[in-house]
Amino acid sequence: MLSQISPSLMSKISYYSSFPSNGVSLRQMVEFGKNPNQGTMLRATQFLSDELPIRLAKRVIELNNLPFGLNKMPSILRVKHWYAESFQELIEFPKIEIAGYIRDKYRNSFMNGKAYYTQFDASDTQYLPVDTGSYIQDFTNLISAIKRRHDPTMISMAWGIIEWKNKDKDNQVNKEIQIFLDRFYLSRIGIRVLIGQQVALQSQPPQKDYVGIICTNTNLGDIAKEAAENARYICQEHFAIFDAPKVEIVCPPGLSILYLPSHLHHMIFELLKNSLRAVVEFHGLEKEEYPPIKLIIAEGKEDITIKISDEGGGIPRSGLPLIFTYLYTTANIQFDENSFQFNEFNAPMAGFGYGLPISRLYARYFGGDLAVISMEGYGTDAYLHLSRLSDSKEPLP
Ligand SMILES: Nc1ncnc2c1ncn2[C@@H]1O[C@H](COP(=O)(O)OP(=O)(O)OP(=O)(O)O)[C@@H](O)[C@H]1O
Repeated sequence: MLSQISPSLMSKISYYSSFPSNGVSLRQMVEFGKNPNQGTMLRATQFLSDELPIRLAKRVIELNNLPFGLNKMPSILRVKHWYAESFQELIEFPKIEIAGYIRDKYRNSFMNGKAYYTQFDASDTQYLPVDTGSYIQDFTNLISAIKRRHDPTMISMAWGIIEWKNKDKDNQVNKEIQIFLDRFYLSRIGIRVLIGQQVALQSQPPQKDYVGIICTNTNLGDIAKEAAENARYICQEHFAIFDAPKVEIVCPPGLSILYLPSHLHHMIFELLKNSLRAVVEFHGLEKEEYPPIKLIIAEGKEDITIKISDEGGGIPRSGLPLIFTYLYTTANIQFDENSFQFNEFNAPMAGFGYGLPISRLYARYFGGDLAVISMEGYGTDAYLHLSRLSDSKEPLP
């Protein structure tokens, strides 16, 4: 990992950060990835090698400018260095400069399977044809490694904020920090979708109904069922109860949508985890049978809406403005840094305070939204809206 960001790297970062990002829509990704031949994959590679450094650079600048001393927290510095390092690797990756041709020095290094860090010097003017297949593969390997590097970003950022809150009791996640985190995580979702899509198109054999990581026929009932099973299992383990509240699913048969199944699963799973926890805590551990959670999926022309209703006692009105705040939780769990080693798609029952805000970002990323309405003393309804049109471009910070 970079121990510090050199002034020359920082000036490149700030130069790149001044360019606008280019958003893509779900439909564009599907159209583009339908026929992943070498020509399209090369164009995707070129798009990503222009686009990813801009997105990463913007985040480094924002992390640098975080207020109230947050930018000095070790875990946040660590994240900033990951971003800077990935940025550096991407801009050092050689570009195909004239259709199909690359500068010879780079070509030699990549033909030897070595890293691409050779600096171009003025005498090096010869261009040679490039082996497009290995070029695309090497770029895909690079971004795949970058994605892995950033796996613990969410955990590290959250831990950084906890460090900062513990430093001074007046340090609280205010609106400014909340807006920063929303932008930061939204951008992260976008970067990971773009990388995930390229890696899947390049390395996975074609699979029915799939274009990369996007499923053109995501069956909502099936995903809801799987998320319910997973959430109930975690609930049973966590509360050591024999039978978690049931989840009754009502879904028009065969209803499917163009979507990312992993995102959909994540959102429904998080909402169900909240409902299950509320029901068990509200009715007590000794209860033989709990009121079921109802998950209703409705199909409209614009949206598909998933409503999750529980009888878990609801949320007091004073608490409602807080539930989408990062690190706001009513779960009473003490964390140390080791507790933060879990994978973001494998969260514990509760306690991180990230479930709702991150799920809302996942929904918004593809033009949807998430709203929560509570009846204190009775229960909570969560409405997850998914846009059917798939044309909305990524909302880019
Ligand atoms: N269905 C619900 N019924 C009652 N309270 C809820 C419900 N959903 C959310 N809440 C409240 O909102 C808070 C924040 O929820 P959120 O999902 O963001 O975090 P969490 O569940 O506490 O932790 P995690 O990051 O593990 O999801 C919860 O701690 C809980 O107090």
